[in-house]
Amino acid sequence: MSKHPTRGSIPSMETSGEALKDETVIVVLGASGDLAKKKTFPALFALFQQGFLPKDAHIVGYARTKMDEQEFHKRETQYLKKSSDDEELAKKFDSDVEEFKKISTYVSGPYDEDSGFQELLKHIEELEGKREGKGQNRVFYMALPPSVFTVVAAGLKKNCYSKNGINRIIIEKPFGKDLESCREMMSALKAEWAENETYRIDHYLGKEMIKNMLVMRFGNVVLDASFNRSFISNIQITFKEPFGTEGRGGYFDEFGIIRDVCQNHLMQTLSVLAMERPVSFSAEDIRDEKVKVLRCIPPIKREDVLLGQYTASGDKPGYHDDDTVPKDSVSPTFAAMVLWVNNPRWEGVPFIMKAGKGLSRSHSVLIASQSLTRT
Ligand SMILES: NC(=O)C1=CN([C@@H]2O[C@H](COP(=O)(O)OP(=O)(O)OC[C@H]3O[C@@H](n4cnc5c(N)ncnc54)[C@H](OP(=O)(O)O)[C@@H]3O)[C@@H](O)[C@H]2O)C=CC1
Ligand SMILES: O=C1O[C@H](COP(=O)(O)O)[C@@H](O)[C@H](O)[C@H]1O
Repeated sequence: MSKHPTRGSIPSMETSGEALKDETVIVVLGASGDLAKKKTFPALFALFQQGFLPKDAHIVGYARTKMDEQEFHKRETQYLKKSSDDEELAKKFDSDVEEFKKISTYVSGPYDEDSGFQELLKHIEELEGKREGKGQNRVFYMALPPSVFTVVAAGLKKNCYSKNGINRIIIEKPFGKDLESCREMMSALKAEWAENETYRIDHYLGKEMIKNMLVMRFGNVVLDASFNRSFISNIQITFKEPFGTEGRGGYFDEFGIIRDVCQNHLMQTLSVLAMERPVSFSAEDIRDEKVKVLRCIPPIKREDVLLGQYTASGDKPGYHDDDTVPKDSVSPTFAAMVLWVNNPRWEGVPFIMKAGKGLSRSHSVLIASQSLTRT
């Protein structure tokens, strides 16, 4: 939320949105779920610890699951980690966790009824009323399956939109299931929320590996010169997770591994890897180069795709053993496919993408195999 470039990043890649500094309520919808506990709350905690949250920020979890505050705090803090590179922060970890709990509350309610959002509004207004300042900024973070983004966005706009402050809505990939549903979702969102209020996230773009790739490719003349079909025989982009869905069937089963990670995280990785040098490192210029790469990729052939589903092994459950997964599900949890980028740099070089859950070990790699024989 800071405007200032962080250490080690490329300055012109930073966003230029207005930073929220004054009193803000941050609502995490889907607060009972996997994304919220593994990523959203730890990220908010890191901002809290380092003093980057807006002034007097308050966090409100919202989901259908009924739980008391103690249970919510337990889930909220279970993935928080002590800093390993900042001794000062590490020392304050326990007391900071307690302070973090004090600014976090939970409201339970449905996603498709005004009554739930009215309860949420009542709670937000109580929090805002206790403040000395006048800030009524509200951030709504959707840690929810895309199937409910539209209805929740409309319910929030109707019931919880602040008329006296800045509003933001944040959605996570995948943005729909295909081009048509994506367009429908985006136009439904646009009808309620202005573009400068809407933030779309693919968290792989924030990973060091991806950010470093830009620096490595375009800051290293030798590497850049050899990064093409004359020197590279194939490129492999692999995502492996040693764990399965673990209760995430409510979201995952409807989408499957291709829509969960291939279409977004791995395609983003591929496009950053394959693109030409952008005119500048501004978001728009990078996006334009990525789009050019994507337009050179023909539809993937069915015979170039392998799909699978993990089954039980030893004491590890299979996909169908997860209670949140339908017993007759044929949703893929593993996919491997070959893509081609038909442009002068990459013509004839297979890009092999592999992604799977419930595999032998954790692995996120990129391999560019060298070959000096291609002409
Ligand atoms: N998990 C991760 O590491 C990451 C996930 N994401 C994205 O976050 C979003 C949510 O994923 P995740 O948290 O993993 O999924 P979950 O299955 O954990 O879903 C989150 C919450 O949404 C509610 N929910 C689940 N299924 C449904 C449904 N069919 N209809 C309505 N509500 C439902 C549940 O809350 P309740 O029942 O209490 O209302 C659940 O706790 C997805 O878009 C995913 O792509 C992005 C990056 C990383
Ligand atoms: O978006 C998602 O990403 C996670 C993997 O993220 P990572 O940062 O831990 O690599 C994945 O588990 C999840 O299925 C998917 O929705």
